[in-house]
Amino acid sequence: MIHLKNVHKRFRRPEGGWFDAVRDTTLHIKAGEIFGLIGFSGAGKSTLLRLINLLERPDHGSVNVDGRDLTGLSAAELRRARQNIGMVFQQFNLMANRTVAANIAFPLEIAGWSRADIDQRVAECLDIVGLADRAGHYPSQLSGGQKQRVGIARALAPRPHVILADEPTSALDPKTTQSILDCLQDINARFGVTVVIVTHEMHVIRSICHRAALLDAGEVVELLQVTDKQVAARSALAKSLLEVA
Ligand SMILES: Nc1ncnc2c1ncn2[C@@H]1O[C@H](COP(=O)(O)OP(=O)(O)OP(=O)(O)O)[C@@H](O)[C@H]1O
Repeated sequence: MIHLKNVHKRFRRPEGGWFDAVRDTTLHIKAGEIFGLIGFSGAGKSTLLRLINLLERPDHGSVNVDGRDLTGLSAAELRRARQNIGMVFQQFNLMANRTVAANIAFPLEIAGWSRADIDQRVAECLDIVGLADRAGHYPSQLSGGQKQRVGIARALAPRPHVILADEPTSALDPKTTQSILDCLQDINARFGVTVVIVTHEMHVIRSICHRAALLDAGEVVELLQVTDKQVAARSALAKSLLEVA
């Protein structure tokens, strides 16, 4: 479903020179997987995630999602391709002046859906994330967990094949974290959506991921398999992350 081939991303340092955030990385994520990107702060997890929908454009390498090489698309083609790739953010990124329903409707309005289709799809998505009774509320009237459910519903609304989640539970308490992970797992199981999730917590990997890539200094240093909520780890780095989990 997602094929990153030799992708490389460097940023200019404020003090001058360059910093390689992702180094010549190759990664294949299968359709229907929940795939984790784990590592310590600064390892390059968010940059790698943002390379998948070209929020960051690689300096070199190719990004293929659902059979399309995104790096070769025009701006208009890329906008359309991104409707197939929903994104969920750590800080929710909801629009404060829009109701819950209007936040979820937003990507559908951009994509030119009819009002009737939008209303129907928003109702479906509210139902999927368990917020049918909050349609008319504003983000400020919601708990953190509810805000993230709105973020997930908004990502799901255009019926994407892929959802990218950047530390979706880092701003939440442990109980709410589990309910959001359950929500993502439910969406993966019911609709077959491929989920890529960035985290620095091994319990997130153990809880919902099928596989994960361990990143260090911009490189994938180990591919982790998860079976029966156990993570098989070889490297000392992975073991140290398991210890703090
Ligand atoms: N737009 C940018 N400009 C300059 N440097 C950047 C930019 N984005 C990321 N970086 C740097 O690239 C490195 C990797 O950042 P990234 O956010 O991908 O890491 P991460 O593993 O997700 O870390 P964290 O868990 O702290 O979010 C960091 O050193 C970061 O400061």
